[in-house]
Amino acid sequence: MPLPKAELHLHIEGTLEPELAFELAARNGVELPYADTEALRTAYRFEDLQSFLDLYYELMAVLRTEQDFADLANAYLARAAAQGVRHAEIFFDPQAHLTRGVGMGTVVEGLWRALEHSEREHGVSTLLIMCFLRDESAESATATLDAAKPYLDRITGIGLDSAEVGHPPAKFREVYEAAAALGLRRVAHAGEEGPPEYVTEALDVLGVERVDHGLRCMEDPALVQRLVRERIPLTLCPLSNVRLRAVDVLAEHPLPAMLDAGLLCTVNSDDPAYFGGYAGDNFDAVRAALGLGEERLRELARNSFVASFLEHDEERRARYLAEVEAYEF
Ligand code: HPA
Ligand SMILES: [Zn+2]
Repeated sequence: MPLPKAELHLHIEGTLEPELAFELAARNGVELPYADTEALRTAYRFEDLQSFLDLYYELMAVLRTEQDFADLANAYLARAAAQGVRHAEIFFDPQAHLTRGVGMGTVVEGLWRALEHSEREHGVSTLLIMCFLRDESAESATATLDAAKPYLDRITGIGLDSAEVGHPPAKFREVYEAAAALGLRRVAHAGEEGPPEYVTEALDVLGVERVDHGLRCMEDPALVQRLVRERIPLTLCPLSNVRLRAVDVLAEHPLPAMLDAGLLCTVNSDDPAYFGGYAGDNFDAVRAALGLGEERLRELARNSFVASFLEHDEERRARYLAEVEAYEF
């Protein structure tokens, strides 16, 4: 049995495996510019975040109907469950679909078809976090929040993703304020490729409760101290960091130093279909490459539930935490 864990940094569109991409392309009459799954896989060699994002957005063309989104989420949930994920807080990127003529209702109701049966079918509790694309305008983010208003009973929080450098968090101050007023939880990608100042800005201007990646906080000792003091969770994605060249090799990942510094780190998969592994694969990889012992792995699993947005169900959180403490390696 794998170590029980929560996954807190997972883009559902990033779980689109080549096989499903071709299946959906055939179903929807969409032509992909790749001969087969093997040819597609050879395109999975990335220079940086942008070179990944180009392919990530290109392949989304196959997602058209509610059933496509349901199939995508079901495939993810089955894989995640097999790797010990007990709870998943799932990002989605509505703007990437709205601009292709696929409506908010198609996306949210489609994902919900899978999520509403997830506990029974996969043993995984879930919630949804709607991300804004930071390389789109602030006005577009606000229009996206408006489009989501009929579906807010299905959406727990908002996030911020896509190309980071040149798009500082403060650009989205207003939409984050509006989302907070609607009772939505707030997270944002910061400090993946962008500087530590973006992490500070995400905290101070956007009021985020959790920082996605946050890797580059390590360049600013005062920021590290603050993140420790305020118990701000960081959702790290080690295999993603290697594939997108935020770190050269996994053995040089700063995760051990971050844990030693007292940061509330979690380990997640980001875009598992593209980066070579799901949540459990990321745990296995850091264990092997960084020599993490059992108590460090247990700490990472414990952190994932502590950092989760399970405040509406503390009983469940306590149950998951008890599973972590009782786990025998
Ligand atoms: O790793 C990521 N970073 C930023 N945006 C993203 N959108 C999907 N994955 C990512
Ligand atoms: Zn991400």
